Amino acid sequence: MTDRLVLTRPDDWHIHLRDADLLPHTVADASRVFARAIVMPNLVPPVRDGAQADAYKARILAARPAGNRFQPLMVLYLTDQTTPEIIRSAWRQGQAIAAKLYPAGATTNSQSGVTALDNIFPALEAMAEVGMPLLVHGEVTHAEVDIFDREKAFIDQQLVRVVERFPTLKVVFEHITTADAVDFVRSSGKQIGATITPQHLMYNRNHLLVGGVRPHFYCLPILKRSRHQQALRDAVVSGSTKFFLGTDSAPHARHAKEAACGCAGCYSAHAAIELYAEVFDELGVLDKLEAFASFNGPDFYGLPRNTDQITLLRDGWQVPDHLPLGEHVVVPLRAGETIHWRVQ
Ligand SMILES: NC(=O)N[C@@H](CC(=O)O)C(=O)O
Ligand SMILES: [Zn+2]
Ligand SMILES: [Zn+2]
Repeated sequence: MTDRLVLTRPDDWHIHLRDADLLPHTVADASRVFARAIVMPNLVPPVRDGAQADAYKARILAARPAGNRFQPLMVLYLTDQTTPEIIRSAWRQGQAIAAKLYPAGATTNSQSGVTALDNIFPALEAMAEVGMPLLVHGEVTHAEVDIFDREKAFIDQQLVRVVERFPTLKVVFEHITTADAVDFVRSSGKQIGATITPQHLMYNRNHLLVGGVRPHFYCLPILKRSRHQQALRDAVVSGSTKFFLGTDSAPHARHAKEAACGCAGCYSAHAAIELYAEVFDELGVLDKLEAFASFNGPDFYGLPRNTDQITLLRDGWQVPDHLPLGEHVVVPLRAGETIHWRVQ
């Protein structure tokens, strides 16, 4: 049994750091282990151009603990108004390394998102030209589509069209949750990758709903049935280089989650690599964690791999019931429970 695991330092290819007085908490947690993170742009108002990305990046850098060298990788939020020039200019100046498609109304702070795919075709064309990856929250928003079917419907109605129309565009299918998404990614060309969260590897919809509703397991895309959870676990076991670490750590204050209409998002940055280590350990593939966490992401984005290392030890520790979050608190994933791996 391996009790000590040395890994090339990992990165998080999908995180929400929020803003203002939340940054000291979220940035401290993310930068504890990760060298870099793809920072989601769904602020209010969203990060729509290079100048806004630069300003947000400066706020994140200012929130780093003293001496920490964490690098936020900035992302533009696509809207119906995103022009090719916004894309080209942000790319040229190194202000953003990707742009994110939020279908309007799909998730937290997606009100300003895209209302019809065709509206961003000029932007996508510019992205394909310069080589900027498209990141997608892959769920349709039509009221008549069941929430558990929204990811599959997105593949069939939207993603297939994007990939056909822009065959050279790099696409990251973010936080995939279904066997359908795994199949789509595996059967696509090498320009299509996907992030997988710890919660979608650890849980299925029974964890969310059996014996009482657990608001801290509510995220979007919603946890699916166990067959889909199993498909995600099989995907990481397969060792396919198309899948990589993206926590989707997305803090909401406790009162906003434990409410009559609770917000979507799980907070995992306090223990992200440790949670993945537990899952890979359980699956008997600890030897595949390094590629998933530290190689596949930078290779997909065309960025250098990190060169220093972290050490994980098989050693239990208890997650606090809650953590500070600005003026409020957040209930982290596995609150009050024991996690069996820790970072040395
Ligand atoms: N995943 C979530 O449930 N929530 C995210 C938004 C997102 O990634 O879709 C958030 O910003 O809170
Ligand atoms: Zn999302
Ligand atoms: Zn997210």
